[in-house]
Amino acid sequence: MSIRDAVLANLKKITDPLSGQDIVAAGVVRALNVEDTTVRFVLEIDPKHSDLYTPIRDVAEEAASSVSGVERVSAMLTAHSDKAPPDLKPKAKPQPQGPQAVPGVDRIVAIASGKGGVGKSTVSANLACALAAEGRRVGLLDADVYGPSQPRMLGVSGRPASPDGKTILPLRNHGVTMMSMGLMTNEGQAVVWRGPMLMGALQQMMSQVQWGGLDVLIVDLPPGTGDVQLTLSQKFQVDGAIVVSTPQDVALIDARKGIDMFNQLKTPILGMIENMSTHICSKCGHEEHVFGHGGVASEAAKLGVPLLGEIPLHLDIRVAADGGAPIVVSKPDSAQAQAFRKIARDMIASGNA
Ligand SMILES: Nc1ncnc2c1ncn2[C@@H]1O[C@H](COP(=O)(O)OP(=O)(O)OP(=O)(O)O)[C@@H](O)[C@H]1O
Repeated sequence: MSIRDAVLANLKKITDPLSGQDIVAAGVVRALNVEDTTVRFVLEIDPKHSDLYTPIRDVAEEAASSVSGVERVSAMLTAHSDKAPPDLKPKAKPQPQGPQAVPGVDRIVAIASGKGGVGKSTVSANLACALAAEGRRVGLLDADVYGPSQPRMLGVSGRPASPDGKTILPLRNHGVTMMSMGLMTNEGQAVVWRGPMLMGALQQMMSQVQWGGLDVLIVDLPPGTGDVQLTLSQKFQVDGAIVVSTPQDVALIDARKGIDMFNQLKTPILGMIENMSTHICSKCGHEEHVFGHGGVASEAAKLGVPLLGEIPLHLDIRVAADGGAPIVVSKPDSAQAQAFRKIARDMIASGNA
């Protein structure tokens, strides 16, 4: 038997005056240490009962000394503390709470509108293609789960692949890397997206899609001021938002709400775009102000945000969008395409794309 075991066996013969158990089982004997012929241990006790334990310590010292081979014994009474011992386990790193950057993506620009149907997706698709035509590395995330339109506008079909079940391979056309949240559901399946699902899906799109190196990721938001807008701005570093509106009062009222939301979220507003500004007859070129004209310019001035451009209402823009090659791609020299290309060039010049 080792000296240590022999000492322990002897200590077990001593009764703890408080619990009635032996002092080893009661947890009074601590830090038993044997070094050559020297034995050290501690009797950890409640300081209130130190009188009771002083004789116990003497008895314990005796008991240890009686083991053959032991020459010196040191037994100390120490007070135990009621405090829990410090937790020395390494703690999990705190999760970053603030907005995060997406690896490889230099900038995120959100395209928003207060009202539906004002041409936000058309503007997003054309801006993305125009930026690609200027040589920028562009991604386009269609975050409009209720009415995803980018696959059709960019002329891509098929479903995104996920070779490893973790990352998602985006689709690509006209120089634009594209992913649509609508492609995560089965085609033709109506989905009721609840807030948490939306947030999860958006985070998945941002972090699991292999965007590759991008100068700018354009996010085509759903209309309004809902969960997707909030999640995007709160979880990711959005460098700027562009609010698209038609010149009509109703659209402008909603656009104002959108700008208000971005201000509250501290997302910089790059400016407003007036879409369907002037109707240009595709036959005779006659100009008509179907929804009024200049409403967005005056609203932008009122709100103190720049007017980035005015896009005419033109049949070619709709036909091109429906045909899978936005006007910037299908008729790059047209006045309509040039209106988009100017906005794109200005964004690059100001460092926003
Ligand atoms: N400047 C334009 N000239 C002609 N047609 C346009 C123009 N802008 C958009 N459209 C057409 O208007 C329709 C609605 O546009 P779009 O889908 O881009 O709007 P949206 O604001 O994204 O709508 P939603 O709220 O449904 O997402 C489309 O058919 C599109 O082709």
